[in-house]
Amino acid sequence: MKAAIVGATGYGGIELIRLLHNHPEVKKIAVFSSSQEGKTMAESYPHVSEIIDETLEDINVEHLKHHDVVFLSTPPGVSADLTGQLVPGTKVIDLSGDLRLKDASVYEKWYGRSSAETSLLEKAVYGLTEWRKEEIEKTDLLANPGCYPTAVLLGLAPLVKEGAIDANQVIIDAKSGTTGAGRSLNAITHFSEMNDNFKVYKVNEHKHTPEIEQELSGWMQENATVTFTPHLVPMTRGIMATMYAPLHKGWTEQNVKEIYDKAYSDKTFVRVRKSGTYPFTKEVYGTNYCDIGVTVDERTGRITVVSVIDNLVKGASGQAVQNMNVMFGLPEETGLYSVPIYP
Ligand SMILES: NC(=O)C1=CN([C@@H]2O[C@H](COP(=O)(O)OP(=O)(O)OC[C@H]3O[C@@H](n4cnc5c(N)ncnc54)[C@H](OP(=O)(O)O)[C@@H]3O)[C@@H](O)[C@H]2O)C=CC1
Ligand SMILES: CC(=O)N[C@@H](CCC(=O)OP(=O)(O)O)C(=O)O
Repeated sequence: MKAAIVGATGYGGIELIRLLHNHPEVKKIAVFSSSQEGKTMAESYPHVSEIIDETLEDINVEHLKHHDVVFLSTPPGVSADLTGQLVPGTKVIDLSGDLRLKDASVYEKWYGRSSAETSLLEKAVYGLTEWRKEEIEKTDLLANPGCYPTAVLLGLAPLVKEGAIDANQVIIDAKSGTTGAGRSLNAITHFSEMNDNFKVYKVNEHKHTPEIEQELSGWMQENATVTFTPHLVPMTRGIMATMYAPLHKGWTEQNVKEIYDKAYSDKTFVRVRKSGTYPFTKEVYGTNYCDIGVTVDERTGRITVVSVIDNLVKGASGQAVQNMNVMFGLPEETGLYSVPIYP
């Protein structure tokens, strides 16, 4: 397979290069840039010197079409424009939020910009791989989920789908490492602001709120609204989403455990911890795993779900490669097996 990456100089892009370079079916990786045409990847990222020789090319739709799959790892607004020129004909995986929200007015409200064309929104499959495999197999346009929604939705899916909780009652408290904000420097993430600090941001205003609500609403078959509070913590990679909700009557730690096992025992990349044990971000570092810990407080009747991912892997490029595998009829784990880097 020949793969193209637009936005290769960003963090999502360089992580795609790392994963695709190790993928047994990918024989060529072409890299595209809107600002660094003619430079080598090693000029931006010396750690790939003598491993990745590719030179960055100007973004040219005709050239992109010569690849079996095009990854768009670009800021909002870019893929809405490019995708329409590539599909049908070329398989496209969009890592941005441009095609995730099916209601254009919701996108416009939360992203503050015009949405992609309705025909593209209708065509794009929301690629939460573990729950959308049959649709992903058939599509040539994939909207890769956001990092926070990946951790949150994988953590909540068994409970919402089995009717153990009302998604409207869910409170999501999530923390991310700074690579979630991309490579560009800004005052929020620079060292002096971030080191020795723990920041809350975009309370009730984060663009991942409608994405989470869209998927929960589909599972509940009624509109769901959630409280979602993101935080930035001084670490490079990783997301921990801690979710709280009251359990419906009759649900116990035992039958909750059973629905998680039923949902995920055959899913390679979701690991459910033993009762009373919880995952840490470092335990998935550099891998496509989502690790989940669940506990029920019998005093309050509330459940606590802890879900961790590496934002750049399962939260972005790893899930994108997992989706590529499914779109091309390969085992979804192809090229993605690895042991977390620990400590
Ligand atoms: N970082 C993360 O954890 C996650 C990121 N995402 C999403 O993935 C996408 C990429 O994120 P990330 O890699 O972190 O961001 P970065 O800021 O690190 O990289 C984005 C890249 O996009 C390219 N770019 C900028 N403007 C344009 C343009 N007008 N046309 C084409 N390319 C452009 C830039 O490369 P150049 O100047 O060389 O063209 C840049 O390197 C974003 O939509 C992000 O929201 C999704 C999930 C998680
Ligand atoms: C730590 C941090 O800043 N994270 C980013 C999430 C990045 C992301 O996944 O955004 P997309 O939905 O565009 O893909 C944020 O909160 O905006």
